[in-house]
Amino acid sequence: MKVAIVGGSGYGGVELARLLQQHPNVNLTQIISHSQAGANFSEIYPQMTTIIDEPMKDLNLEKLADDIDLVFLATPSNVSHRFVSDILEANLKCIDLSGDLRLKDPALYKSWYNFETTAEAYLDQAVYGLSEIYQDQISEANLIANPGCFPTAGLLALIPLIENQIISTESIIIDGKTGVSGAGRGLSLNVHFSEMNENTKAYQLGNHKHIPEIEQELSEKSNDSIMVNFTPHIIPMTRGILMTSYTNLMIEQTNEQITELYQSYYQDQPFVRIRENGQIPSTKEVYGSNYCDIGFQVDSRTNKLIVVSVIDNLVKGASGQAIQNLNIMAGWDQRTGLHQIPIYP
Ligand SMILES: NC(=O)C1=CN([C@@H]2O[C@H](COP(=O)(O)OP(=O)(O)OC[C@H]3O[C@@H](n4cnc5c(N)ncnc54)[C@H](OP(=O)(O)O)[C@@H]3O)[C@@H](O)[C@H]2O)C=CC1
Ligand SMILES: CC(=O)N[C@@H](CCC(=O)OP(=O)(O)O)C(=O)O
Repeated sequence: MKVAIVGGSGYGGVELARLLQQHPNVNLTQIISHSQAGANFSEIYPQMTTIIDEPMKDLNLEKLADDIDLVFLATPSNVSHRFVSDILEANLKCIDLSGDLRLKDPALYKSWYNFETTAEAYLDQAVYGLSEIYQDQISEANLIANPGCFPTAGLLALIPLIENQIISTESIIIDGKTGVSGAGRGLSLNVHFSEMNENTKAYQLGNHKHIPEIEQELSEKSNDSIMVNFTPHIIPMTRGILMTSYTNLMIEQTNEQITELYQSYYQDQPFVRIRENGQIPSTKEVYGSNYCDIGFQVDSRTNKLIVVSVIDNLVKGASGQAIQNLNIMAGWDQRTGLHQIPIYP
């Protein structure tokens, strides 16, 4: 299959390029850049020297359609909703890494993303690309809304509990920690070395754009309309997301029962690993890989189930999951090209 990346000079783009180089069935034929077309990819990313030395191109959808089968959009929010109709009309399949197509209710874009969507007609068509949960729909799709990094880790931990009705749908509290690469390659005060080094910050309390995404997907799996409290924190590491979810048990459960529940839910899913015997995963244990690791503890004193889920934000949280979705769409084994073992230490 021939593919292109739009937004190739960003972190999601270079991670896609790295992973696609190791994919046996994919030919990455074009890397497209908005501001750096003409520059050699390996000049922007010297680690790609001798691996991808070609110049990045301008976006020309007509020419692109003759050359490729599928396009990855690794562009910031408020970009891809403007491209999507042209891409689909050109008969291209599309996997969008941004949030532009994830929310089903168009009104939510104004309130949470601060722009009006022009892709209202495509929001229903876009399949939410949480690979483990929507495999059947993904296999039939031509348009994928790849999930956000925090939602990927949070939803993989919470959906099995919601579907099995063992936790209350009220008072779900999620605490998220992210490395700075989650903010992309652009410079900003938030990720300035002296702001971030030896520092930790909570941000966007009650108004982070991943809240409606998490609520939409949890509500979809429940009979209730679910609201959550989610607070992200940025911490001084490059990659990684760690989500701690605090839930109220509706029926008494032991750690062994929860292990069984998760293991049975994810028994056919190679990228979700359930930790046993009270082991709690850390971000380095998935670094550079497409795994989501889940650990938990029943706190019988307070009747809570506390779940910790970790991913690499750039792999399972973005580019890795996008390739997993490509594999599912193409009917290949979902692990194709994604065999990276976590880098540790
Ligand atoms: N970083 C992460 O951990 C995650 C990111 N995502 C999402 O993936 C997408 C890419 O993120 P990331 O790579 O980190 O971001 P970056 O800021 O690193 O890269 C975004 C790229 O988009 C291109 N771009 C900017 N404006 C436009 C435009 N108007 N039209 C076309 N291209 C444009 C830029 O490249 P150029 O100017 O060269 O074209 C830029 O390099 C975002 O939507 C992000 O939210 C999702 C999950 C996790
Ligand atoms: C550290 C940092 O700023 N992280 C970003 C992660 C968002 C992201 O990349 O996800 P989307 O695809 O939904 O934009 C944030 O909190 O907005």
